[in-house]
Amino acid sequence: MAEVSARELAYASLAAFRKEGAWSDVYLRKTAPRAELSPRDLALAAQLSYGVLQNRLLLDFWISHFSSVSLKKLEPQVLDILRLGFFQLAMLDRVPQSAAVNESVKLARRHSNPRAAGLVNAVLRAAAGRKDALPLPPREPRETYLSVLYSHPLWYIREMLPVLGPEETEALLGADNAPAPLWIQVNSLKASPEEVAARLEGEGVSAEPHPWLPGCMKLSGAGGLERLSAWREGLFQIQDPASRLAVLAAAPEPGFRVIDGCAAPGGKSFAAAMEMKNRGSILSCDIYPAKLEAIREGAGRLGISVLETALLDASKPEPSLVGSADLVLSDVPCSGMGVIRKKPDIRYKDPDSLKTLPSLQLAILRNLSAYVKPGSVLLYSTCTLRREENEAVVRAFLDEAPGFAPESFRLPGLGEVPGGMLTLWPHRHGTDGFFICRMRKNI
Ligand SMILES: C[S@@+](CC[C@H](N)C(=O)[O-])C[C@H]1O[C@@H](n2cnc3c(N)ncnc32)[C@H](O)[C@@H]1O
Repeated sequence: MAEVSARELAYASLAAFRKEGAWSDVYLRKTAPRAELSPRDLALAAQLSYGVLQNRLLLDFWISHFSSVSLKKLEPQVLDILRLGFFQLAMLDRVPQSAAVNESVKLARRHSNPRAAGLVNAVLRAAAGRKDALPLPPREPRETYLSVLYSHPLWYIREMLPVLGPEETEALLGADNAPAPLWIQVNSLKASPEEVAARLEGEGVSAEPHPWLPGCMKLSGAGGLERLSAWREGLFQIQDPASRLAVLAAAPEPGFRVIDGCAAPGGKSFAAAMEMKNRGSILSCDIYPAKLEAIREGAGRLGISVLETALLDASKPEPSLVGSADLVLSDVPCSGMGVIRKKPDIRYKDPDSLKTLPSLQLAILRNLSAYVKPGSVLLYSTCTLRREENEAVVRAFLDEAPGFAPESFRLPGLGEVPGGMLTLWPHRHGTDGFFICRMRKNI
């Protein structure tokens, strides 16, 4: 795919998402090196494809307002091209309106036919120049209004409204659509935050300390990490504050035997190794061999020597591990609805496909709980805000496992968390959406 344009690459990533459900970030990362685009064009391609996914329902609302052909009757590729065009017209300042229209027409000629190109031209021209006067969805019913304005599925809004109320739900949806900062955690085994900040500044990257989480910094201007010597030398790992807080809630100590049941790509295992000062042992498990390889690579880069990997299904018993760990991490597979700001396409998952998650999560938690030594700690965590994957799973587990009880913990910036359960919210805490429950096994 030599010398394609930014728009062509953005279109290809949307088409891949439409046809194969390919995640936009994965597709762009895989395809970008072959596309031979300048960094500036690559950034535009990412902005276009992320922007369209992030705003798809609102873009569709505008398209149906201006198009004489209904959304359902538009060819899927023409619909994607119109979405790209509207995103540029309505939401990007740096693209001239004429370029947004003309480039979309060219895309339509290449991927459809002259009639479709005519339609794209007519629809986008009708909207061009009206950036600040585009229609908004009707304010009632509120759930539909929020769904269209913030491009989140109705089923999710219906789940969140009773939990958060209308104002906070709107704040959450807004936070989901805001750019996600790039947070790193300094590898305390190798360097101090000051040393890492100085190394990064020397390579043209600004590193701003997190307001309340020690060792955490926000990077700007990082570009590809591989080019940074501080990255190659393992002086830091990419990690959202929420993931670090989950590990701090688990409170691993030097000398602990830790089992991380769902460990890939390894972020929490690595953070645990840092808290343990690289003393003790960590068994990092996953069901995908390739993911275990990535964990070993990461541990090597970070200079972690206490970590071993094991190919294990966390929902199936492994007798040799029973009663063996001072700490078990159960960071289960989940819907990922807490990380929408990083992966905008997550919101379009088929809700039916999420129905089996709570039973899998419970099976994993139940099985991993057997590996906890009497008197030791079990941590359950997810990167979702859905109660049925969070509190409901933990309650079901505690109902059947009276030997475990939730336990309060303390966190930097947040203080005491009574009751042992914490939900982190993008709009309240500025973190990924996350759920943490710390439990202790009776002696
Ligand atoms: C939320 S991710 C874990 C993130 C990781 N703890 C971290 O901090 O980097 C969930 C992981 O569980 C793995 N997984 C899914 N089903 C599993 C199972 N039955 N047993 C073990 N691992 C599983 C997935 O491959 C995925 O890597």
